Amino acid sequence: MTTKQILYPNTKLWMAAIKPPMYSVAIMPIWVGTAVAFAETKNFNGAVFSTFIAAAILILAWENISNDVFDSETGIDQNKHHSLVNLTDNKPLIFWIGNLCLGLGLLGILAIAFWQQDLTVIGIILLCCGLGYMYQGPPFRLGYQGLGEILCFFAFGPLAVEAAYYSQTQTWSMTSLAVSVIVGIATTLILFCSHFHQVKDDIAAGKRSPIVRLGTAKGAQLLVWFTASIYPLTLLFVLLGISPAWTLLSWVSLPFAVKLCRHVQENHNQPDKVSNCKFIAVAVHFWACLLLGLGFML
Ligand SMILES: C/C(=C\COP(=O)(O)OP(=O)(O)O)CCC[C@H](C)CCC[C@H](C)CCCC(C)C
Ligand SMILES: O=C(O)C1=CC(=O)c2ccccc2C1=O
Repeated sequence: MTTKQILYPNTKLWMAAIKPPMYSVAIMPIWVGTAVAFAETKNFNGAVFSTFIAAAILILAWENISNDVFDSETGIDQNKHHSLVNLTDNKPLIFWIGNLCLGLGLLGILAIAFWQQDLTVIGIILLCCGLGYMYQGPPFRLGYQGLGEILCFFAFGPLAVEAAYYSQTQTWSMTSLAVSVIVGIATTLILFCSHFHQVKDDIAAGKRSPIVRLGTAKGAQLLVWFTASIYPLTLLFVLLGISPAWTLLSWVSLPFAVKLCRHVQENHNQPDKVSNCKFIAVAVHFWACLLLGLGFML
């Protein structure tokens, strides 16, 4: 065996464990909240924006790293070769790296609170972290009851977008609350998609994910409705005068949405084939949210 043959599968496993594309999920609510704030006030604080983005990435890193730690305790990740705990065989190290990310992320948010002399943003982000913990940590493990999608919607939608808006303006806005629903749905699609290929392992570990509860065929149908809901919602907000017409640019993500729905409809019960669907959902989320925010900036 050559060095390349030995290292390559390992590199692939590490990339799957770190999931770089997933971090756009942390960036988009901050981007959209900040874009709405700019559209309404014409003010932009670059230091607050960049600190918030870095902190959000670190907090999401904590969520993912601690997910591997907590899942190693329930046995659900037994066959997940790209679990950080399985890769390193060192649970305490992974646990403390996760906590370090959380600490650094919260420090960034604390800096924003200090600059603003206002605890609102740190309060909201602590609530998000609480939801993130309840998703996977003992004794709650609400994700195992199929409640993760609700937590995900509120954390990445209304809470994160409003926190970003507030970090720029120190006020609230109905517009940012309305568009946060779109960001929340787009993010929740990713979590929903992540369950299709894991039904067997989830059932074995007693995890009742929405796909375990509904079955893969019904899950695939529901996915179509949720994915499709983003586009009329964007149009509705434009027609109601809540969002500028440029936000319809987010419809450019439609080909990815069609690809996602077709792919899941055709392969919902074939774990090997459907396993990449969450990354198609990441593309839907990325383009829909990027262009939604841009629509407010133009
Ligand atoms: C870790 C998450 C999903 C992975 O779940 P699962 O166990 O099915 O994955 P594996 O199969 O890979 O093991 C995401 C969970 C999201 C959670 C419901 C809410 C997280 C809140 C964040 C901490 C909030 C961050 C907000 C930020 C923008 C400031
Ligand atoms: O690994 C995953 O499946 C996910 C990781 C993650 O950070 C995230 C964040 C928001 C929504 C979904 C997901 C995942 O599915």
